[in-house]
Amino acid sequence: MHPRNRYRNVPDFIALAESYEPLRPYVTDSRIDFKDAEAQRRLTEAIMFRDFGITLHIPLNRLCPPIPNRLNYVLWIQDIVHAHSSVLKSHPQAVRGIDIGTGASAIYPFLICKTEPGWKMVATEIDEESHSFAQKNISGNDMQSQITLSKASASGRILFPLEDNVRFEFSMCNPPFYGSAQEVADLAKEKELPPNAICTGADIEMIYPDGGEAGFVGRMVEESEQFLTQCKWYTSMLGKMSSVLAIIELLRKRTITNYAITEFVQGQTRRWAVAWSFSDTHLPDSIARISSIPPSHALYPVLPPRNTLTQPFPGCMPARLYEALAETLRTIEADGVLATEVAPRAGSHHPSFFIEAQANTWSRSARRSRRPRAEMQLQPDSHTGNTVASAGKTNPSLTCSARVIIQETDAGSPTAATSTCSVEFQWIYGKERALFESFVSHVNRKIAPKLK
Ligand SMILES: C[S@@+](CC[C@H](N)C(=O)[O-])C[C@H]1O[C@@H](n2cnc3c(N)ncnc32)[C@H](O)[C@@H]1O
Repeated sequence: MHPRNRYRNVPDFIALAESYEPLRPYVTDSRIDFKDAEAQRRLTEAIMFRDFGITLHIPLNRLCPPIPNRLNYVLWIQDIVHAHSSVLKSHPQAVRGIDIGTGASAIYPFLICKTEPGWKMVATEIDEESHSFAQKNISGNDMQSQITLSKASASGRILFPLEDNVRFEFSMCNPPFYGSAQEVADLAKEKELPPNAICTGADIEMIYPDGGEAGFVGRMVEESEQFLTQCKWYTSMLGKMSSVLAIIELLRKRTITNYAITEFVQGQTRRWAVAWSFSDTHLPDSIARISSIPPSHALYPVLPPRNTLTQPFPGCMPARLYEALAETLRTIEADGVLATEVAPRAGSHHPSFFIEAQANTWSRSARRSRRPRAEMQLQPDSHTGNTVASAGKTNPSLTCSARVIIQETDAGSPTAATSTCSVEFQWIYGKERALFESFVSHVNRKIAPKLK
């Protein structure tokens, strides 16, 4: 479960029923019968009412969204949008997102808009009945100023809200899972169905005949190539690991290399989400890669390349490493790289550095052909809002951050846990991975002698 998910522990159903009277008949001995479709609905409604101030009506013949599971995806979207806010001076404002196939409950737009009051959502839905319920739920809660509902059509694009030429920070989707009714029946036999899917989901919610969820998301990948950076991060939830593999294969085939994979584990249920972008903004590994899987795992080979590079300096004290890093960056600064200190992040004692470079000025060949520093000017960067050393262009070629971190390492015995100081570099922006990697190895090479 996402570390910020407030439903990590099973809720106290009695307390919940006290704040939402319609749940009371379904709580027996502090428990709820999750096989009872009515009980599920009252539970979801109770959580939305008590914790988000939303009065929801979920029809019996449509999916009932379990809130802890839906919240996992919402929290990951927040992570993506806020990924670099601790070091960037400019923060995304008036964030707009799209929810594809919002369902009768419009659950994602509600969770997003209640946890991020400044954000706006466009929700789409193809099914008449779900659309009508979603509209009633949105207007019944007076959320029309934050959530706009649009009717999708089978002949139109899935990502049709992008046709309006409006920029979006993200799109999200919980697609129809299966390719056919036969697949639903087969997987039910193998007990691989996500809980509750078979009992209340209508065919339109569960089945996409053109290849199930992998087909649906594959179509979004193809459509996204027409809209490119008009949406910064395209994302989707996936219910089957084979679909994750298929989508990553498709992204790679289409040379979409900026992508992310995450995993949501909720009791017995395991789900995944993928994100891809045509922008040059890069996500930290903590958001873009599943950290808990070993190299033998089927998804390990398809995880995106690392955007967070960590260089350990064993035996070094944090203050000393920080001084060595600061001194190294000051020296490189003389070469036209701008490093600014930013306040320490939560849990960290030393400031981070926000680094911008217009070009590679640190490699040996660059030094030989270096232009006089007078040619470099400081300009505000249109992408980050920060100031950048520039030779006439606006966007830096490389934006990254660096900070000293302390990692706990377990040397094998429970009593022998030690800590190692490392420098962590985070690639934030840039087209060329090689430029980031070259900068990181240059800084690491310069730090080492300073520690002797
Ligand atoms: C698995 S349900 C997800 C519902 C809701 N978002 C949730 O997470 O509970 C998939 C939804 O996508 C809708 N849908 C299917 N094809 C669609 C399309 N082309 N455009 C928009 N919605 C679509 C279905 O009607 C259904 O409501």
